[in-house]
Amino acid sequence: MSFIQVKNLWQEYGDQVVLERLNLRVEEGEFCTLVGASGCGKSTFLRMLLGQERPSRGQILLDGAPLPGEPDASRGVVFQRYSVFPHLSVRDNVALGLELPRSPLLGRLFGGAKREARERAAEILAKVGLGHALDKYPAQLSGGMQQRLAIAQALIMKPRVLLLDEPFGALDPGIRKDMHALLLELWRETRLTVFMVTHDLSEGFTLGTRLLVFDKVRHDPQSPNTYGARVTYDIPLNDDRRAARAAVAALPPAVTGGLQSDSLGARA
Ligand SMILES: Nc1ncnc2c1ncn2[C@@H]1O[C@H](COP(=O)(O)OP(=O)(O)OP(=O)(O)O)[C@@H](O)[C@H]1O
Repeated sequence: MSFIQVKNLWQEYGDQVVLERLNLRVEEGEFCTLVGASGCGKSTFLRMLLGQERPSRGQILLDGAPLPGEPDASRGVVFQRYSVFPHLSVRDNVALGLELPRSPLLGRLFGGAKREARERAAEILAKVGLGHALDKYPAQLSGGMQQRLAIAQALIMKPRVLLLDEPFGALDPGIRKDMHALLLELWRETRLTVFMVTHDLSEGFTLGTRLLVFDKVRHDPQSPNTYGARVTYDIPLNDDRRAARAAVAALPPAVTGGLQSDSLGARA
């Protein structure tokens, strides 16, 4: 039995079919990178994995059981930006994740429990390289530091699945490289199952163990919304890097046209 199983998944908004007949099996610890043309449903798929949205048809199983209908601690998420609370310090942004579920009314813990949450937050923040910025506020952080904070926020809940929606898309190339190294280090340490949407093909190739390409197999030029996308290429990246590089380089321009792909570099 696979860790995650996607069975005949559809998502429709009104008369627009966004995803159709999506089938996928993912094992625990895989790092899936998701690429595809703009608007083909990658973020929609992540929202369904998160439990933020229900599919129109089909289902997603986690460990053989239907995915909980709402986001919970089993899945963490990092968006491209704006996912931190501006009025809370760096440390409180992360500790809040532990405080809210245990004190849903006040959103605050006291005494020993609070100390423990703050200590745990400081540990995770040190791990993502923000140990020196515990008392700063998000507005005082650079873009890269804000994304480190967002990753720490997701990790403190010890999720089994980490969902990343273009997490480094707004960062400068140098900072992005540092973030790649950090993400790989965290992934290797935790053996999380990762789904990461990216517009950068070389990023997807470098980081992932598996590249999932989303595209439509059916088109009606008169009615472009009639058919949805699904996974059209599923390229293993770990087994044979040379074969993987060739497979990615051979992807049709219709798929890779809008994607950046400076070089299919070596793994960080
Ligand atoms: N809640 C919603 N209601 C109606 N339409 C929606 C909703 N969410 C997404 N869509 C539509 O679904 C399509 C797919 O959107 P989605 O954001 O999933 O694509 P994407 O592949 O992530 O795009 P991008 O690469 O540009 O981020 C778009 O046409 C979008 O307008």
